[in-house]
Amino acid sequence: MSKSVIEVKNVTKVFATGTVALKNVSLEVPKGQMMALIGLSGSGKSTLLRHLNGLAAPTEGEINVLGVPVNHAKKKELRELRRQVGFIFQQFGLVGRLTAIENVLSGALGSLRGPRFGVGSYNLALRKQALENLERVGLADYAFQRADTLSGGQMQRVAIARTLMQKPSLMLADEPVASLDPESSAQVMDIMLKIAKEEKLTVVVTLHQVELAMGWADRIVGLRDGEVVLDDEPKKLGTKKVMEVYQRVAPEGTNAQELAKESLFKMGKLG
Ligand SMILES: Nc1ncnc2c1ncn2[C@@H]1O[C@H](COP(=O)(O)OP(=O)(O)OP(=O)(O)O)[C@@H](O)[C@H]1O
Repeated sequence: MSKSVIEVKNVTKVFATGTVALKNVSLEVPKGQMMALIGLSGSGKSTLLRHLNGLAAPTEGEINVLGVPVNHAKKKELRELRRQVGFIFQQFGLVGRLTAIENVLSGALGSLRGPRFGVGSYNLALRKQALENLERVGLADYAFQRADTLSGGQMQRVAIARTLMQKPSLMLADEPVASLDPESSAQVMDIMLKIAKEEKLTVVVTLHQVELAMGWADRIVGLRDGEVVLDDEPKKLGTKKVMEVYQRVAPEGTNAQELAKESLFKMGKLG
């Protein structure tokens, strides 16, 4: 197996509607890296994330995740891959009427047979593990509180603890802090980074906030109209360069700008 946890090679995605969501995207993510994916709304971040666990298939190109050729994998291989991939959503995905610990325990369901009802239906080792995972996200004291009474930040931390029950090798987080206030966002990012480093867990996180990407990620990849226009360590890029990804007009020297010029030229609008 190669050293990279994720290998994306020349991936293009054209939806049935004709929208080109990804254009010739190539990137490799080594084990243990915390990579932030940034870009304007509609730039293709979620689409790329969905390709990584086989929820979407590329029109062209190859995707290899944890040694599995995702776009050629059989259903069984994909199921096994998804057991190793934790997914964190913007809206947490908790069951509100269940307690925090019941939600965390449900993360182990992929490895168990049959449904479970209540904490007592999980074995002691799993219950211990669930409590430990709640401790890791700083919420052991909230184990028996209903999830719908927790704050947004606490809910996301419970969702992270639930994902840890899978013992994932890769964590994909789609705008995990988009609905949180700055303090809770920082807390969630801190926890993700701490766990990623402790477990040598590879994390790909889509973010809208440049300052979070700058402060927490090992590497920032910027997408613009489905193309990679930025890919480096935050300190090598600097905030100004990263901010350019959010400008409506493509920055100088990028492919996107060349393409825009080309199409204006073809339309006869540039001499
Ligand atoms: N199932 C689909 N069918 C058709 N077009 C789609 C589909 N999913 C996404 N798209 C389009 O692909 C493009 C990229 O969407 P995507 O959701 O990946 O962007 P994003 O960068 O994650 O945006 P946001 O930050 O708003 O979540 C958009 O133009 C979107 O409308």
